[in-house]
Amino acid sequence: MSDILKRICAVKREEVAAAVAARPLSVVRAAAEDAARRTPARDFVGAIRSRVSAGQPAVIAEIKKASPSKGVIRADFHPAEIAADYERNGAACLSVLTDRQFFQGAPEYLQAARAACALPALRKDFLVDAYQVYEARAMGADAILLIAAELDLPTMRDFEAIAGELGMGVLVEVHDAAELELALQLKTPLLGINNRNLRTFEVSLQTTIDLLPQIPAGRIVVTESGILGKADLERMRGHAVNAFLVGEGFMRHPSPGRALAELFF
Ligand SMILES: O=C(O)c1ccccc1NCC(=O)[C@H](O)[C@H](O)COP(=O)(O)O
Repeated sequence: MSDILKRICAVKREEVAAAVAARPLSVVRAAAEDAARRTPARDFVGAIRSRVSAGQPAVIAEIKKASPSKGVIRADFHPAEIAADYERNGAACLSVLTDRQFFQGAPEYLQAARAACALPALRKDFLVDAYQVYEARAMGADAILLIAAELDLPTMRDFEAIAGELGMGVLVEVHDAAELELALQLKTPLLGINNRNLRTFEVSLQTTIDLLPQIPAGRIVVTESGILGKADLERMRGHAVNAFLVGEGFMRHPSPGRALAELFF
């Protein structure tokens, strides 16, 4: 199986089967509902919307140690310190990789990062089963990612409904017009356009620009991947895109937060 996205999702199905055997759905669901009562989710959508409405950049700052396309990006990796650094330097939200096998992430990294700041945190992972939506809230996530390349519409609607019941936001991610058509049938205003083709790793910012004319008013476009320098930023702003998800460009810098401030403020 050469397609990396398919490989990741196949592993996710195995992980879910093992997780269900160790901790049944009823238990993880109760844990998620308990978390929703005791420590309600922070407002992920609101944090982005308020900045965009005020004409400010909304930056979802990613905490990512490694990736399939780049290998290890940051060996000296301390999620709590990085989260606090991002917050001090103006991030709107966090995106934290929780996948172990392909990104060297962990649920514990999300918990540590969220505990170190007041920012809402997205569970950045590959959701293929409702179990993982409950798991996300149980581990403390404030929002989930839905990747339209791998999910059909009824499944995305189901996951979005569960996220809503648990108070979490949803970022739906697309890479082409067919995926966009599906994503626009969800309720979430947050529409991520991934400039990286998750099957080939090719990155082109033109992906965002090409899809913009098909996006109705009222949606907030988040351009994702491959934002590395001022020229990238200006290109997006030239098309009125002012919400960004950035990982590598920050994580390679000694201070990821300073990298954020230097790029955006
Ligand atoms: O980053 C990868 O290599 C990758 C491979 C397969 C599936 C997903 C992948 N990345 C997830 C992301 O889209 C990025 O982590 C995110 O958009 C930030 O991108 P960047 O700023 O380029 O690190």
